[in-house]
Amino acid sequence: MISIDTAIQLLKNSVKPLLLKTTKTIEKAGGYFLYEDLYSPINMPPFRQSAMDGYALCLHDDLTYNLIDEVKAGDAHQPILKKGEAVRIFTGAAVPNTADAVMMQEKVKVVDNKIVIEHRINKEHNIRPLGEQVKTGDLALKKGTKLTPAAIGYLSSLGIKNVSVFKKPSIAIIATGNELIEAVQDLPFGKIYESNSKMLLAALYSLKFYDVNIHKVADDYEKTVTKLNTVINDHDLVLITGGISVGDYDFVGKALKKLQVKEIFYKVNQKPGKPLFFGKKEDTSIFALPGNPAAALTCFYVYVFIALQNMMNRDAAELPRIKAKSISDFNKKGDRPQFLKAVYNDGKVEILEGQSSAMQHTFAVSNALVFASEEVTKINMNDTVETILLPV
Ligand SMILES: Nc1nc2c(c(=O)[nH]1)N[C@H]1C(S)=C(S)[C@@H](COP(=O)(O)OP(=O)(O)OC[C@H]3O[C@@H](n4cnc5c(N)ncnc54)[C@H](O)[C@@H]3O)O[C@H]1N2
Ligand code: MOO
Repeated sequence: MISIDTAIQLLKNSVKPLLLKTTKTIEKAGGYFLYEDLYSPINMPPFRQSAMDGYALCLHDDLTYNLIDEVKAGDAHQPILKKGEAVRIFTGAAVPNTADAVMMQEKVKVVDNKIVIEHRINKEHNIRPLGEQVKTGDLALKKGTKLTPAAIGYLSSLGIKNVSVFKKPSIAIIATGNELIEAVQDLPFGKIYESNSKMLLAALYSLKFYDVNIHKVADDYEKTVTKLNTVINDHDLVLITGGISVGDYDFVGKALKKLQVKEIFYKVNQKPGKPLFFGKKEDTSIFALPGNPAAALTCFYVYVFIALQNMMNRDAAELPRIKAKSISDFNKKGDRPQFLKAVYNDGKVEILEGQSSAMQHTFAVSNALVFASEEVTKINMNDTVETILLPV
């Protein structure tokens, strides 16, 4: 059995960036990373733009100006101003070439067709210069930039409709187990509703990985081999749940061996998630997550998250870990390092009751995992604890 740190290091060393290109429409490009440098096709702003509702002035020494015209946002109209003349103007409108500055209307008195400004202003005051944000042909965003909502807005403002981005991995989830049925049926004795695939799908979607297929397979060696073989060949990342422990009907390990999946590690000294397996077949990364739901999800956040980030060529791969003050007492059972379901708020963290790896309710109300290392036997109220913030 290896340590958590060794497992994470092995994982980081074995999952390589996909570095494949795909094209997305700007509406669907959120969460992707730019595949190449992107240059601006236009100046932004594309014309000298008023930053205020007010008056564009052709400056002179006096505070009084003759009002000669009006320019609204969207107008192509460019009145010609002489010294001492002003035009009414609005935020976002094109400032006439012959205007030097814009005075906001709160600082202007209008008297008939004249205006009096409160004080003198400098040239270009309240005018956004042509190409202030970016100029035609200049670098708009560089390769690798994450397309956040702000980046999508920025690129859209430049008229960019399609972008080349790094392809995200195609992912398969395989739920194994004879006991699993769909919720469309009444629950026969001995069966349970299958939930891990939906849980992992939700976790992937929340991280903006949408290319996901779900498969189910019974506890049967031949069927497991056949299913894993096709799924591994067709995907970049495979997440299997269940069937990886030592029971007579746990066939995942045997099937992976038969398919010559290279074991990178199996069994990690941790709770939950001890029987975690990670392996590779050519470029495909394969996790066999323990079937217990809380173990599967903990392993997703601690390990699969890193693999996903590596595939997307991100370096700062792990979830944020912070120090927080415990507001609960907790007696740790056993000597395995433990990830404890917890609620974090404003520097304080509450470790919840019900830490068994089958306890889904506890996880359902958690937003953090407290890490208790091997040496810790008890966490007391007010102790400082290492807390992993979950992306929920
Ligand atoms: N003799 C031993 N038994 C077990 C050990 C051990 O070291 N020696 N380890 C235990 C630990 S720790 C874990 S974790 C589990 C992992 O077992 P598997 O990965 O083989 O998972 P299963 O046995 O198939 O399932 C475990 C549990 O989870 C439920 N499950 C499975 N899949 C789903 C699903 N898709 N949706 C909802 N629930 C699911 C399943 O019904 C079981 O209750 O092994 C221990 N045993
Ligand atoms: O590793 Mo298991 O997840 O403790 O139940």
